[in-house]
Amino acid sequence: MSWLSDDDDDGDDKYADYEARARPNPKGNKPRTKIRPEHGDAVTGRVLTVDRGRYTVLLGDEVGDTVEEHELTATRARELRRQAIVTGDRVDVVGDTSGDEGSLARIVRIQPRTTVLRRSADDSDEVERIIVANADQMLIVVAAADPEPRPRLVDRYLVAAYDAGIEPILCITKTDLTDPAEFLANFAGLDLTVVTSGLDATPTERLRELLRGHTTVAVGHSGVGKSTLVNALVPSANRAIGRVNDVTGRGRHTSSSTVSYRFADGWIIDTPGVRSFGLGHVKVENILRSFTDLAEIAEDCPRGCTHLPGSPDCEIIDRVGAGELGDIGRQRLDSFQRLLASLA
Ligand SMILES: Nc1nc2c(ncn2[C@@H]2O[C@H](COP(=O)(O)OP(=O)(O)OP(=O)(O)O)[C@@H](O)[C@H]2O)c(=O)[nH]1
Ligand SMILES: [Zn+2]
Repeated sequence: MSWLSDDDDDGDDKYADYEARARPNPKGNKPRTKIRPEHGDAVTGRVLTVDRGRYTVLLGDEVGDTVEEHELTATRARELRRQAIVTGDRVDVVGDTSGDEGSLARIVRIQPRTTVLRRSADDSDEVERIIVANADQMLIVVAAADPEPRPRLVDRYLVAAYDAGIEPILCITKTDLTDPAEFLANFAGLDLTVVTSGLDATPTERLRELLRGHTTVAVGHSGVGKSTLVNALVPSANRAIGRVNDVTGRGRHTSSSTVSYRFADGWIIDTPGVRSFGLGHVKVENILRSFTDLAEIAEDCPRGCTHLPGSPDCEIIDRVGAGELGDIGRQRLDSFQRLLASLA
């Protein structure tokens, strides 16, 4: 049967995360999963990309410059059958780790993750998928025009980032087409780093500074110029630049796999298949945590306060409204409430 096989990854389900559903063992008998002893010979690497049950793993990175790094292809051990292994994961591999043509290693462990970027399948769906592990920054790419930027969409990316504890950076492309000032006014209340980019000026140096040493996941809707940007930063990435097909009306055929590229002593993770996030899993507390000034005041809110407009006795609304944090405070409250509204 297929579930006995090590490499029968299953299309859509490959991002499903079952870890959270592990149940306690009420009978106290032996756990069902047999943990193989140690795998003392395992080596650790980074998952660069995942494709139908095959993982491309880079060995030797971050080990020191005396170790030569190389890529290998791996499958996952049966005991990890029910866990998602995603781009950005640090994993322990055994078996043929030579990376030679035709060789296949085996992933036996996933190292603890620092962050997890998730999405619900959609807002009403409880099924969560992990998109990327261990990213500490999110580059939100949005065009100043063509396609017209939508603040609500950026709000959703921001919510996903804040929820995951990932620092967002906003990159506005196509500034040669129009001035993004009006659009940017939507985010004035956020402490958000903004970078602009146009055909005449790619902000390579600025991004090199911002991304140095970080693992940055790049997100954005189709056509915003994300591939153009990634190619400018990482010429070897060679991402296909899209053009809508006049006959079919659909975009070109793209790979949907999430891929890592080296940039500035760090990593850019491109997520071509990810256009939006279901936010069904997001917790208000996680969003609030990113607004430290508001979070402090919210400690005095009534239990269960939603902080949304009209919430009775909401301390944030009352005190920020009364000017406790000045004008910027009011802007921040607006932004915060707008982000919360995108969860509703
Ligand atoms: N005017 C202008 N056009 C741009 C800019 N950046 C990209 N484009 C164009 O916008 C179109 C879409 O660019 P892509 O880089 O494919 O966009 P993408 O976000 O990767 O879209 P997908 O590949 O569908 O995910 C292409 O025709 C690019 O040439 C820019 O800064 N200014
Ligand atoms: Zn409140």
